[in-house]
Amino acid sequence: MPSAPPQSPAPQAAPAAGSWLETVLRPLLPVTKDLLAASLFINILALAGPIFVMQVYDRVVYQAGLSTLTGLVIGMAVVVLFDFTLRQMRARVMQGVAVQVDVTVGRRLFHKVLSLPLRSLESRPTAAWQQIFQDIEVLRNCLSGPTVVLLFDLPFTLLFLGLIFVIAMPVAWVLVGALVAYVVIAALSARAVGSAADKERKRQISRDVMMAETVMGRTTVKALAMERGLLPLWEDRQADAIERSLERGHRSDRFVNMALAVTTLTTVLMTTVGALSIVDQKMSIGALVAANMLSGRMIGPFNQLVGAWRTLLGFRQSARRLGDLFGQPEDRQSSGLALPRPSGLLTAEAVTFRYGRETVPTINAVSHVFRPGGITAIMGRNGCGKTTLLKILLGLYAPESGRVLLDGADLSQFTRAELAGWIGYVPQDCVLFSGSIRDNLTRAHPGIGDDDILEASTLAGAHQYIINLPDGYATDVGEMGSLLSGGIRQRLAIARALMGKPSVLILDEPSGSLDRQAEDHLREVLIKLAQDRTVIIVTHSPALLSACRSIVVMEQGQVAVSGPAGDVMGYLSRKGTPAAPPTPGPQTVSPTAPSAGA
Ligand SMILES: Nc1ncnc2c1ncn2[C@@H]1O[C@H](COP(=O)(O)OP(=O)(O)OP(=O)(O)O)[C@@H](O)[C@H]1O
Repeated sequence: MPSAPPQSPAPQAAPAAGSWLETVLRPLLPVTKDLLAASLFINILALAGPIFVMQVYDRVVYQAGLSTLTGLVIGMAVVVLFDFTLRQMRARVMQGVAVQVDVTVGRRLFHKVLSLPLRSLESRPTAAWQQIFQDIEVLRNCLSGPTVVLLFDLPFTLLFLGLIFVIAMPVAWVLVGALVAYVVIAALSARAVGSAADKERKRQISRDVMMAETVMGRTTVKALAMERGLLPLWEDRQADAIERSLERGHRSDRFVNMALAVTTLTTVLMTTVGALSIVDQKMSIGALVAANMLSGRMIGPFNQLVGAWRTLLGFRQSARRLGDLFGQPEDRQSSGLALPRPSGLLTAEAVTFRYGRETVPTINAVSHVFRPGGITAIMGRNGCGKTTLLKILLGLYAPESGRVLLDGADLSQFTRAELAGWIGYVPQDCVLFSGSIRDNLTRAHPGIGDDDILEASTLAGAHQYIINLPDGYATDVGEMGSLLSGGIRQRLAIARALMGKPSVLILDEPSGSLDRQAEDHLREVLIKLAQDRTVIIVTHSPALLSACRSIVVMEQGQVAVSGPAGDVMGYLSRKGTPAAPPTPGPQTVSPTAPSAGA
């Protein structure tokens, strides 16, 4: 593999964030025309009711025109039928919009979440990630719900107002005043409720984080009877969330009730002004009744404006949150040139990494060459940075400075899919996913053949166990593999890592849950695998250490000692504890070259 020029290890910038909403809304444009047409006809048909009443009062009643009444009733029946059909059509179109938003935004969001660098995923609690998916619901409900219908209906209220001006001018001015009042209330409501909703959301996330942790740690919670400690904490957070919810509710109620008061006041004023106008013979009773009916069609939407404005504000907040997420840099998605499978020579060059703003980096200028053809063990005290170093070697974390090279090529130029194919990983916590054993083994390699599955699970010592199960490879592993024992989960995790025949195999405490027999088997397998690939393990197991060709001892994020396994072990036993070498700074135990695996 050719040596690549040094590249920025920073993840790739995402496509322009602002345009994401546009790409969601643009396909909905044709639908908009349909909705506009349906709303136009529905609102025109809405005029039929008041006209019918006005005609009945002013003509049929006074002139006993029964034939006119028959004609009017037939006409109204046709109108009702059309109105029903149009509303059905509109509802179906809205359902289509809901599905489209769900599918397009849902897929895009899930893909985005999967494309984010690990550090970005770790930056938010699980509950916050679940909440972000609720933002899709907000978008969907807004774009396919009553708010959009209302927005389409609002322009037609001017049509009704115009008509009222024609048939009952005095009451029309009352309505103009009412409309202004509704708009002001809606705007004030959105502002007041918006900030309260934001606070409520934060409190809910804090409560949900605790709920998620409690459920995930249920065994520990039960075993240690932690409910005495958890209950007050839960109640505090729940009370906090409820308090915020009540605050939002109070604010919201105030404005909803104000809008209702305006509605009642409008009816009183309209009737009063209308009655005085009739007395003054400026308009007929029929005109007042028709104006009343038309005003109902106007006031309804404006009354809803208070709720709709808030929905639109929620839409804006959700769209902004999603936009921020869509704008985040992603892991590299393409790597210019497909390179052949590497031989497995993995080199860390002065790699430095820190999680936050720690003064001392978690990984501090680590340099080491991991060569194929033998097992390298990484040892060191708890918290000295072993797992962090592994994640850097895997390309999961980008170093702050320095770089990691695979066959001389900087890891930062490769996609996650490429790296995952070349570097297999068995994490410390062997997480499985709901589904069958086979699903778990093949999820990263959907097209893989049965022979490869068999080979990997046999190597990992899992095959014999699996075929003894009644459902064999179809056995359901349960949520996060909870139906299997820790040791079997570990064997499956090893099989999963071997599935793509990686050139580098990285295992973090791979025998922590294995029995002695399984550990011996793993030892033999690793020796065999290491013949033509690079195998790196974090372990303190004497059985596995005895199979290692070389050992790297870490101390506070640095390589303290490295060299052939026998020499390092001898050196450490002479000097005391294996994880605490006496002299800080890298040392190489003879006969290894400085900082290079044997
Ligand atoms: N996601 C994280 N965010 C912030 N700090 C972290 C994170 N993961 C680990 N650390 C910190 O980095 C340091 C090194 O952790 P790491 O897990 O790499 O150590 P380790 O040597 O593998 O420990 P152990 O032997 O206990 O598994 C620790 O101080 C730990 O608290």
